[in-house]
Amino acid sequence: MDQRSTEGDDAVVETRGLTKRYRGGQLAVHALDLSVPRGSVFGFLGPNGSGKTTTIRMLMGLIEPTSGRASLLGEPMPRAARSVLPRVGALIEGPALYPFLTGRDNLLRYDAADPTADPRTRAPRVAAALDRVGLAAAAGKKARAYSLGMKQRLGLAAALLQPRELLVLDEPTNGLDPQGMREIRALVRELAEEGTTVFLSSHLLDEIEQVCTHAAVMAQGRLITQGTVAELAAGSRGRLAVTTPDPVDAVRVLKEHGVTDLVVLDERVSGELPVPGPGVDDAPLELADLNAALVRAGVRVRAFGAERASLEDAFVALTGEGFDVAG
Ligand SMILES: Nc1ncnc2c1ncn2[C@@H]1O[C@H](COP(=O)(O)OP(=O)(O)OP(=O)(O)O)[C@@H](O)[C@H]1O
Repeated sequence: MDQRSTEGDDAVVETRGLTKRYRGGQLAVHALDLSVPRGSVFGFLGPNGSGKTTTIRMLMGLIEPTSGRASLLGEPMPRAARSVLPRVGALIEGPALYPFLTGRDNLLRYDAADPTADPRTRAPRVAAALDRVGLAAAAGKKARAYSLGMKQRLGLAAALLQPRELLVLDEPTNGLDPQGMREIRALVRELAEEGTTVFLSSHLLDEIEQVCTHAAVMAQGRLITQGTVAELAAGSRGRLAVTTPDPVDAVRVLKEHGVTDLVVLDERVSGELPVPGPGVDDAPLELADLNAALVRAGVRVRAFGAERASLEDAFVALTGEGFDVAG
């Protein structure tokens, strides 16, 4: 094991107490501690207005935090913007495009604006980026004739002109049809497999479940939780419900097996299933084992079942509100 590597070293995005209060007094982001591990596909999830875009703007050095700090690739932002940003690709709030230029010419312009980009290899670099996002065939069309999805892909192509250690994508599938969404997701997975860390914001839970390894949940400017997607889903494994004429014994046995928040209602006992721990012996509790334990203890079980909560249930429970999916 590499003794030097600590959690902090592996974080490509790190914030501490990051706070933004807009001039009008609106507290958009409050004391945010975010940690995005290298190599992850990190979903930044929250309803509209929860502070995602504001956070991303602060990370990219586009606006100053009111207090707290942020680092990208281990360097402080916005101080190190000049050295860090060339290693970061970003797609924020729709790409800025010249509508009267073709897709290809837009990218040539982007590339020409990058002082580190070698002009001799510009044409093949642009062609490769167009190909990568599936726009090779439409490269000669004017950008104003592009659909929203094509514009979004062109923006991604611009972010991919250079190899990037980190990609920051603000709602990358916004406005795309299901096919377009699938394509962007496939591209994100591909980039992650190549070792790029991807940080993407979304208000779509199933999108996070489908592509992300990690996620953070925001609500009203505050971080509600962050962790691996598996942990977050496991965090609400749903409630177990047992129907038994022996509720007192059932409660005792279930408690011994780590079931919490037990509620007895006549012959129905329900409780929160334990979340598996990180230790070797903390294998996920098998429901069948739990049932067997009840039976072994002489508890007469008439019905036994668990509802596995979806990530959506978990997040609604965490944020205390429904997800507003309106654009
Ligand atoms: N420039 C601004 N001036 C004042 N308030 C702002 C500004 N930009 C955003 N806000 C407010 O800050 C809060 C957070 O907005 P933000 O855009 O960061 O949320 P979001 O999670 O990205 O939402 P969305 O998905 O709708 O973009 C909102 O209440 C919003 O109205």
